[in-house]
Amino acid sequence: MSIPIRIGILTVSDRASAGIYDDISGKAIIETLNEYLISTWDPVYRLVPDEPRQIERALEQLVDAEECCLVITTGGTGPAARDVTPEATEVVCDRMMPGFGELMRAESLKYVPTAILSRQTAGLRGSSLIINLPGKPRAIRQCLDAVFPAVPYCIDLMEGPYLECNESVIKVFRPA
Ligand SMILES: Nc1ncnc2c1ncn2[C@@H]1O[C@H](COP(=O)(O)OP(=O)(O)OP(=O)(O)O)[C@@H](O)[C@H]1O
Ligand SMILES: Nc1nc2c(c(=O)[nH]1)N[C@H]1C(S)=C(S)[C@@H](COP(=O)(O)O)O[C@H]1N2
Repeated sequence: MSIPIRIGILTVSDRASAGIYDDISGKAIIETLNEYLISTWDPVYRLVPDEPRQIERALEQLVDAEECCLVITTGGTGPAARDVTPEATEVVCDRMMPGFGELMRAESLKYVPTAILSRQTAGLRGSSLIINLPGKPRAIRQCLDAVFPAVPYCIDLMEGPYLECNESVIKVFRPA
């Protein structure tokens, strides 16, 4: 029997979690993954304020209890005092994957000179991959288009579920 594909979406935003604005960025992650993935998958959604313990707890639950092979966060990666998503990610991860942040910042620079203000990173907790995206709705697609080609193979290497993607939308790479 194939492993079910569960993907966590964690929005970190004081205002979206207080209902001051709609969480457009979390929805954009789900829409983007729906476009990328041919495989059937279940989104597991969480919305928390920029509070370190709440971010850590949500990440732990998404990986350990909800068994998500991939968790994508949005928000809280900048230099403002309450931006602590990368730190919370490091706390819950066993090993970091610095290439993701490097590539997303480099690609984002093609769109905005403020791309370097994001401290976004990625890491591994058990056999799950956690990736940080900035909070701005338009950053979601810009960043995911850059790094997603390497995500299915990363999950293969951790013996997670096989992510089949729509080649006309995103060209994933699995070395022979
Ligand atoms: N989840 C979201 N949905 C819609 N718009 C968002 C979201 N997160 C951020 N934004 C928009 O992007 C801007 C910058 O995002 P950033 O994450 O820096 O927000 P912020 O100033 O930390 O505030 P907050 O934590 O309350 O979202 C916000 O002012 C808002 O307009
Ligand atoms: N692709 C992309 N990356 C981006 C941006 C963007 O609009 N598009 N905004 C930048 C800005 S203005 C900030 S402050 C940082 C951090 O955003 P965050 O605190 O919402 O995570 O992400 C940066 N990275």
